[in-house]
Amino acid sequence: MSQMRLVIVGAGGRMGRALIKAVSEAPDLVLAGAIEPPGSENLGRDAGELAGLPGLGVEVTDDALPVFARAEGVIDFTVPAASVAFAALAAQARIVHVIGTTGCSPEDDAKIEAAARHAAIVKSGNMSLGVNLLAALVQRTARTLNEDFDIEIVEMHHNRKIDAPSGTALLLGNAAAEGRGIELGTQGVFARHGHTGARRAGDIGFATLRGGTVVGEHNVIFAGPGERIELGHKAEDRMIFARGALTAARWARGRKPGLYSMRDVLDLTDF
Ligand SMILES: NC(=O)C1=CN([C@@H]2O[C@H](COP(=O)(O)OP(=O)(O)OC[C@H]3O[C@@H](n4cnc5c(N)ncnc54)[C@H](OP(=O)(O)O)[C@@H]3O)[C@@H](O)[C@H]2O)C=CC1
Ligand SMILES: O=C(O)C1=N[C@H](C(=O)O)C[C@H](O)C1
Repeated sequence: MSQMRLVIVGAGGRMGRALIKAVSEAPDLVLAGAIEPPGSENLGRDAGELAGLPGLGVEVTDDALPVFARAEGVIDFTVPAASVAFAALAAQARIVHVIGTTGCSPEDDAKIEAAARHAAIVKSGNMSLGVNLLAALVQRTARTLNEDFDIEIVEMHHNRKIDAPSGTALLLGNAAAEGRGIELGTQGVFARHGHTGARRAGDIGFATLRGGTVVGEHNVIFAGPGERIELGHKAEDRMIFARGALTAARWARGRKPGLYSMRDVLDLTDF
């Protein structure tokens, strides 16, 4: 099979640079374009040099559509408004779209779902094998433990992160809710302050920490009467997300249009 031609959008970001490196290390993939927003200081630079590598002969541009037209997939770790716009363009070009962007609103997700009628989209709040395995374990644990076990999710990230709770915390919260047969929308508690009253049985609580250069840490606590189970994950290097995103792109190549998750890619749905 020929090399898969991939475009990296948000090429100058923390994840964009990791993705350029990951593509350059993969013999079955080739960088077909690198996109940054209008006004970015990175426009016109070589994508390889942007990622601290030798030149790759790919110039960073803000003109996505002609680049998408010559590619088979786009990898997108940007911001919600950009991911919604790129989903429409990728659908128009009928190419694979891998979305790692977090903080999407229900309205953003509805637009991405509409785009998935025309192209294969893989979207996940975390592209790592470890977190997706953790989500399956959390779902299974929540299915076994009843409401005597309070579920709390604690996450910590670097001080540049702009959304909370993290996409991963929400992914894990949804896995716990699914295991327990409840809705996160009605039973998620995202902040506590002041005289909150006692904890409501069955709720799923979230706590968000921000500081330093932490890549990403998540802990799911099942606190029961006299015992506590903790399931967690520590990301040490952004390359785990980048390599996961490339695995998703390969998996989605030639697949029929639809909205897929990383648990589909990793075959972790039937746990
Ligand atoms: N699912 C997963 O496994 C992971 C998800 N993430 C998520 O990925 C996202 C990005 O994270 P991170 O790399 O740390 O963030 P950064 O802020 O470092 O990078 C975002 C990049 O997107 C660019 N961008 C913004 N708007 C556009 C646009 N319209 N067109 C092209 N590029 C655009 C930014 O450019 P500029 O700075 O010029 O605005 C920037 O280069 C976040 O939502 C984060 O939560 C992160 C890691 C793993
Ligand atoms: O912004 C980040 O850095 C990360 N974002 C994702 C999230 O919101 O969960 C994934 C990872 O934890 C890093």
